[in-house]
Amino acid sequence: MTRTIRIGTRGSTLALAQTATVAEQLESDDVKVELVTVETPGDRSSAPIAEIGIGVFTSALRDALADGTVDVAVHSYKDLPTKPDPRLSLAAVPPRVDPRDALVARDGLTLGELPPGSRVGTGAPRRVAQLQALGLGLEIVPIRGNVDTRIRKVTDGELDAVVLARAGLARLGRLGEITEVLDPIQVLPAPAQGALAVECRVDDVDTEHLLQSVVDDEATRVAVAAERALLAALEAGCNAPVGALADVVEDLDSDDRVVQRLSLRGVAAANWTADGDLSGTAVDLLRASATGDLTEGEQLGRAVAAELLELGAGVLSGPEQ
Ligand SMILES: NCc1[nH]cc(CCC(=O)O)c1CC(=O)O
Repeated sequence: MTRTIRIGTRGSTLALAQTATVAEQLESDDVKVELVTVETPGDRSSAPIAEIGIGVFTSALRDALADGTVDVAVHSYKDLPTKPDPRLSLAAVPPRVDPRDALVARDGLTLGELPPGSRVGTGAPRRVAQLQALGLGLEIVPIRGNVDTRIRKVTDGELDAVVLARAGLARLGRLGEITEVLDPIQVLPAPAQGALAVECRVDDVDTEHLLQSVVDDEATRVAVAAERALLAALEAGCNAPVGALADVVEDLDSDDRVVQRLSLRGVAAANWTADGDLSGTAVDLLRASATGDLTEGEQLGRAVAAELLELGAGVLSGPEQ
């Protein structure tokens, strides 16, 4: 018997490309897939994210899922609020793509090659904080809009460079426009960057099982759980100046056997103000890291967050909390 699953997605080119990868995984002789586009306030408004609030890209989609308009919702995981939605189950996290940030600069330049005073566009406090902290004398210009709009500001000469998620460019087939992939030692990505979150209704066990068995990727789920636990423990949202990256690494146990472990690095700006404005201020970055058992991603996230809090990352509750 064939069943049809309606997948809800935002209508941006990026969201449609992301949702297509999940649709491909789901489709089979028994499962047909129908895409349903849901418009969100984040798509309609071009105001800064800090003003339109948390969940701007995700809550309309979640409502459409909860009320039965669609059966599955696909989100950019990093855009999801850390607070779980009791109506929904986060049934699957598909394999992640490269989570690093990328620079698209004029004339093929890298960050280090941009002269002081260069205008670099980004609206994310996490990127602003880490770019300022490099001490390159860059002028950070707040921008928003889709990938196309942002890159065009460089092509048009309005900006010298923009910083974007490499994942977004990869999904749009635009990797060729990257002039430097930023090393996580300099710029840590947002928690869960490059990962998708696939949700269904909490009582829809058939769909939940299907998503778990054909879409979910264990390694990604574990890494992202650690990064998101760090973010949640700092009581910070997707718009906070917090970066985190978990990697599966090889280590030796006490008998010198190779074992896989989870390594987590975190960064937070110490002096973030409630209005989220970091531009023009000297930024003090706090860093912490730890390695833990593969099965204990969430504990690892909380432990690294606790270290960041001890270092002074205690003022992170922003406007969206
Ligand atoms: N907040 C916007 C957003 N949400 C997800 C992505 C890209 C895909 C991803 O990081 O998973 C982007 C664009 C960007 O940060 O450049």
